[in-house]
Amino acid sequence: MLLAPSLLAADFLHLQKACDLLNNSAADWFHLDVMDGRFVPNISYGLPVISQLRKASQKIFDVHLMIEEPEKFASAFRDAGANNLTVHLEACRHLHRNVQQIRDLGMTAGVAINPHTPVELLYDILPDLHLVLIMSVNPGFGGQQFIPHTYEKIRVLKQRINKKGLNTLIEVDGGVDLDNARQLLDAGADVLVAGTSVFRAKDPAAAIAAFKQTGQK
Ligand SMILES: O=C(CO)[C@H](O)[C@H](O)COP(=O)(O)O
Ligand SMILES: [Fe+2]
Repeated sequence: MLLAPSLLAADFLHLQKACDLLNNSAADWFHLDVMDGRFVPNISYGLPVISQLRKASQKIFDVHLMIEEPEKFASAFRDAGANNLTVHLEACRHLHRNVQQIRDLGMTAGVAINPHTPVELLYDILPDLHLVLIMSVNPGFGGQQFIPHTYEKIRVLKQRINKKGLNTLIEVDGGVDLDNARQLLDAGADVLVAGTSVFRAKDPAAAIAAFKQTGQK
């Protein structure tokens, strides 16, 4: 199991501290949420912040673009330090072209789907993807409640990935915590994104350790 803490829930006044926490922990990836106020009704942070974070960590930067027309910014996010770039199916008119662009730029590609989007829409593009990000809340905000239908989506997608002999990862994002982590992994999730349940925990380092331990059971 891979753990990708989301910096959306970190203290933005002390991002160096958040980087130190993740660097000195068993967290696998930095999950970085970029919002444009158009695709989602919120604006988070963008290129200059990610460039600065890049100087503070060697870990994989998993950038979740919640933006319209992501093709306009793919190379800029690569230059800022993204290793994996995930775009939303609902924000792409030519998804295959956008995924090819990301891979041609030397990054791995992910596609995210909103809670209402069926996983079947991804079947034809799975071989090109490093990961599928299944949103388990409506994108735009941290700290929302997990949507239980996600389990079924993970199970169906996992079956398809296995049937085709692919190694595409399934990442789950939104409302993930220590109470649902085990069930998500049992359903077939490979990567758990955790914002609130890591950075707003009483002891974030202990929360990361507990997630990783849950992944070993
Ligand atoms: O993509 C996101 C929101 O759109 C975030 O990654 C997600 O919400 C993580 O935060 P939390 O764990 O607090 O739900
Ligand atoms: Fe995210």
